[in-house]
Amino acid sequence: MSYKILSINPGSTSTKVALYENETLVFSENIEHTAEELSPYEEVLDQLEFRSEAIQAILKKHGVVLSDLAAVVGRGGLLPNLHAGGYLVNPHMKEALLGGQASPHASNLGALLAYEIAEPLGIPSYIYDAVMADEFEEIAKITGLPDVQRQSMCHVLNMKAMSRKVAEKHGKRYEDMTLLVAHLGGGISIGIHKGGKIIDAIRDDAGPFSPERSGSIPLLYIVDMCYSGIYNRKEMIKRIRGMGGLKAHLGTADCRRIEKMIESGDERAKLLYEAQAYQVAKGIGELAPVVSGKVDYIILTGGVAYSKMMTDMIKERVEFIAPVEIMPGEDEMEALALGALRILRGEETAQEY
Ligand SMILES: Nc1ncnc2c1ncn2[C@@H]1O[C@H](COP(=O)(O)OP(=O)(O)O)[C@@H](O)[C@H]1O
Ligand SMILES: CCCC(=O)OP(=O)(O)O
Repeated sequence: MSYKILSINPGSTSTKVALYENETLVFSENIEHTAEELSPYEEVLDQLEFRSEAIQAILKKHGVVLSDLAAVVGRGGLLPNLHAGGYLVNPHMKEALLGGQASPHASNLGALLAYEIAEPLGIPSYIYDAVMADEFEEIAKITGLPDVQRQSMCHVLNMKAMSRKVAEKHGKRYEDMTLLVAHLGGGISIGIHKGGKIIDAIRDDAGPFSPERSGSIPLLYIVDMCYSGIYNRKEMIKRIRGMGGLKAHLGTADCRRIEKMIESGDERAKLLYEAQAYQVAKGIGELAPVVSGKVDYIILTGGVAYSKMMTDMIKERVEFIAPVEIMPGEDEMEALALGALRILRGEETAQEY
């Protein structure tokens, strides 16, 4: 039986679209959205029609016959109370997303874009390994404020996809390994995986700074900034996500450019780049005691893991914990398609929201 599956991955500045026939990639496109194109939209949800039209244009360009599709799968976003694995996008999930129950993030559009294509065709739409899929152990959820619980939020889809590849490389099952995975992209998150679950993680706003995010800042500094009268809520969030990190310091989030600056003798860029590696290493170190240091492999993945300069600096500080596997880039489109394929083949069951 052959299944054609459309994967959709909305990021903050791009929408990736890929078509798979079973495990085989038919085509993959990355639609880049400029800041100018996105500027008319106050909220990320307002971009739905704009992104949907961009996807339709790609489907037309590749001559995709919509009635041939078996399912559409989108990146899952920041809805509360999600588990890992696949979910059927149903009207309840759609309403929750449109009703603002999810914290703002481009990934929330994944379910909506998938549903919009699939529903008129009478085929299922899914999300898979959503950003907020929560597998934390009870102890990891506790904070020092009784009314505040830590909730998992990390690059679940790519972390799990890369973990499965590392497990396969070593002839093991992901579920039988303990892996400490750092996703080094425009945002950075780190997760400790045990028994096939992310049992604790450091979010992009709670650990190392990254190419475009502030990472963790002492809480009282943030309280002061919020009440300074200088920034409104949206501006504060922009400082944390989008305009923080290396971009705030150096005017660019492009690590390839930053490495050129370093190579041409820019000492400030060198210190900042080293500080990013130092903070990633500290984040990895923070999670190792969760499993009493018994980690099989540390995995460095995401776009920045293409950089030998960066991965060498991190490796030097964390190799005492476990051997380091470098898995550069991301495999999110394939991970989405393979998740949907397992559901279509009856190897996994889609959950209902
Ligand atoms: N060869 C490379 N060397 C260093 N950094 C890279 C390289 N390729 C991509 N990057 C960096 O990876 C980051 C984007 O990571 P990626 O995982 O692709 O994106 P996102 O987090 O936006 O999905 C950017 O900071 C980019 O500069
Ligand atoms: C840590 C949450 C997931 C996330 O930030 O995704 P992007 O880096 O793709 O924005």
